[in-house]
Amino acid sequence: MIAVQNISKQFGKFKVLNHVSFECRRGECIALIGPNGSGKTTVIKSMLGMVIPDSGTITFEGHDIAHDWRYRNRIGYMPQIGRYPENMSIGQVLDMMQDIRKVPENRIDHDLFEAFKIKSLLHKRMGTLSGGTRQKVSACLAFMFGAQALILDEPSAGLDPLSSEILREKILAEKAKNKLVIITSHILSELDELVTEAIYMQDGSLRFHKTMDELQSQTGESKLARAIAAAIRQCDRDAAGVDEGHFKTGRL
Ligand SMILES: Nc1ncnc2c1ncn2[C@@H]1O[C@H](COP(=O)(O)OP(=O)(O)OP(=O)(O)O)[C@@H](O)[C@H]1O
Repeated sequence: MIAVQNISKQFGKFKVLNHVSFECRRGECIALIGPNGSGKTTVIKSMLGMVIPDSGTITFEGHDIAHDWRYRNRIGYMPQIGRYPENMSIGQVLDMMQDIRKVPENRIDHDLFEAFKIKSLLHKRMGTLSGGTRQKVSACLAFMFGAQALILDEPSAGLDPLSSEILREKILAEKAKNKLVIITSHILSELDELVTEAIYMQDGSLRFHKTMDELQSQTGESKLARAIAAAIRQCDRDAAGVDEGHFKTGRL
């Protein structure tokens, strides 16, 4: 559904993405993980056309996104920090987005709107909202228009435990409809039983892209956090082995 092919991005002298490639298919729930500053949000923003890579291509359903912005209507995006006109009320923001997306009322997904009890908050101005309530508005907007692909950047950050669970159940329900879900989170335990694949980034490069089955069988660990830690150690050992091999054969 989305293919990232060899993209690189530099901000000034700082190389943020270094020849990153991966593919995402329908029905998959992919965890995009890595340390702070490893380039996850930059990859996501590149997929959304909000950052333009210096080189490489990104395709959505086989079409280069550089030539046609309309694919964006088919992606629900929940940003790490939602930015909205501060003077508008929640109700006005939801109406405005519905006008822009031109999705008829009978096709609007109200699940999160109802589960988060947004109706009683519609009059509240965006500038006065708590971080968690702002996050709930972002979640409602990402899921509202029935998009076939969902990109969620730290979706549970700031949400209370009950709201996090509501969101998790919604993600599972959407995944069951054969949608693509890409999710970043630093709390790996909340991704257990949700994700089918994991992409691990470090210093702007993709270290590995593995299915959960591969991760679990290669590491013997069932929990994502432990499986990722074991896979990173394995990668480091492999890299050290290659370097040592090169050294011994005098190829460095
Ligand atoms: N517009 C920009 N201008 C300059 N540097 C930027 C810009 N956007 C991102 N960066 C830098 O690129 C690097 C990668 O940032 P990015 O937000 O993609 O990381 P991340 O993996 O999502 O981090 P986190 O886990 O903290 O959210 C960081 O060092 C960041 O400071």
